Amino acid sequence: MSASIGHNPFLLRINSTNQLPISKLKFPFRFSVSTTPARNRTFASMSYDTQLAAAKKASSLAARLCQKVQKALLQADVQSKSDKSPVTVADYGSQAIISFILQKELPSIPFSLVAEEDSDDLRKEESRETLHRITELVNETLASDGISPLSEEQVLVAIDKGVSEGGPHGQHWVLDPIDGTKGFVRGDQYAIALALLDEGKVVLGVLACPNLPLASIAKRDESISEDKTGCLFFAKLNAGTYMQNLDGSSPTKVHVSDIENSEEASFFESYEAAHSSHDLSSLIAKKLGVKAPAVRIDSQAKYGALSRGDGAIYLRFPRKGYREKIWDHAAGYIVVAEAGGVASDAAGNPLDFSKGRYLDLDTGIIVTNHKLMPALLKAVQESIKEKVSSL
Ligand SMILES: Nc1ncnc2c1ncn2[C@@H]1O[C@H](COP(=O)(O)O)[C@@H](O)[C@H]1OP(=O)(O)O
Ligand SMILES: [Mg+2]
Ligand SMILES: [Mg+2]
Ligand SMILES: [Mg+2]
Repeated sequence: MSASIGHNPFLLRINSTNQLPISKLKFPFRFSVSTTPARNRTFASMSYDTQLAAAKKASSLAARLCQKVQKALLQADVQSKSDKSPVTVADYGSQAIISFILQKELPSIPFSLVAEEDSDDLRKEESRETLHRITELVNETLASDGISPLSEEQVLVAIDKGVSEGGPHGQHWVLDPIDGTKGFVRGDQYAIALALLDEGKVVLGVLACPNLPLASIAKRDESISEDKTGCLFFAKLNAGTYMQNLDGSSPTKVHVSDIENSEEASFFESYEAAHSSHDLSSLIAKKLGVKAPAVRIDSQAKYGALSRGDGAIYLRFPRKGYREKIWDHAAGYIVVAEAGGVASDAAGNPLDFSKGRYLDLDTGIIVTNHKLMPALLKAVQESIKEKVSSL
């Protein structure tokens, strides 16, 4: 980006160091023109409306593909990656669709995507059938929106755009095409999680949660199974968090729980004990006097549910040595933050998405509202100390 010219009030300040003459901004880069002196404005004043609309469209289409696959999930749709995690045609299909739609909708903006999947396994001879199936699924989904079909090579290229390393400069999309693969395969919760980083900060996020009930899951009667499901959460920096029906109803603003008394709080954690220590979270809950049992669900759907106050706390403590990836938290993080919540690591440090594909963390991730955070942090730190000394 070209830097220029002193304190011209008609410069748009796009971050703390770069200034761009308005005439050099390419369409459809939207922003609100202001006569505020450039030095008083930040990149946060850009609207990101075009990017948000593209992200919502891409995620909704990907969700359509995922829903179709989950319904028809057969053993043959599950492949084993070298790390042995189950990867389905839906992970690849979702990533291909989102990568393709973002580039199509935002042709004038340089495209960088940090995403979970790559096509290495898919390019192998033994994956021909799988690639064929993915391309078919992608094209059926695109056709439902009147978009022309892609070739198998175009699908592979779209998937491989996700190799970006992200980092502290410029704009990078961050994508988990299916977050909570285990939940997806089980027929439970999963999310399509897409966020945008600008100069290392998350500036927008979209979470599509096809199996999450539109109504609160707080005190749900499990026997009522006809709850309407399919939520799309979206958030933009300084503009709040909204939720709409995945099918496209008008959005409503959401807010995190305002509970101040931790005894009344309920908390979310991973369904899979292998992803987050249930022992540690129950010790923390005991210290806080939490009465309700843990709500265990897969994926960043937990962030979505937290953003609308279904529960007040999210605890995540992966086993030692596990490195959290930015696509597992970026969208969920802004959805909760813009709904009035706060996320940190177990030492109370804010989450830093500017370090590349991984988050650098102390022990775990905790999320709650601002009022509960001090007590939660204290309980977390005491519990970790007790656990370590009892080993
Ligand atoms: N051993 C692990 N520990 C913690 N998280 C993991 C582990 N293996 C995979 N994950 C990732 O954790 C997230 C699921 O966590 P949750 O338990 O909250 O559903 C997913 O992003 C999943 O990746 P994936 O996107 O491949 O499903
Ligand atoms: Mg994930
Ligand atoms: Mg995933
Ligand atoms: Mg995975």
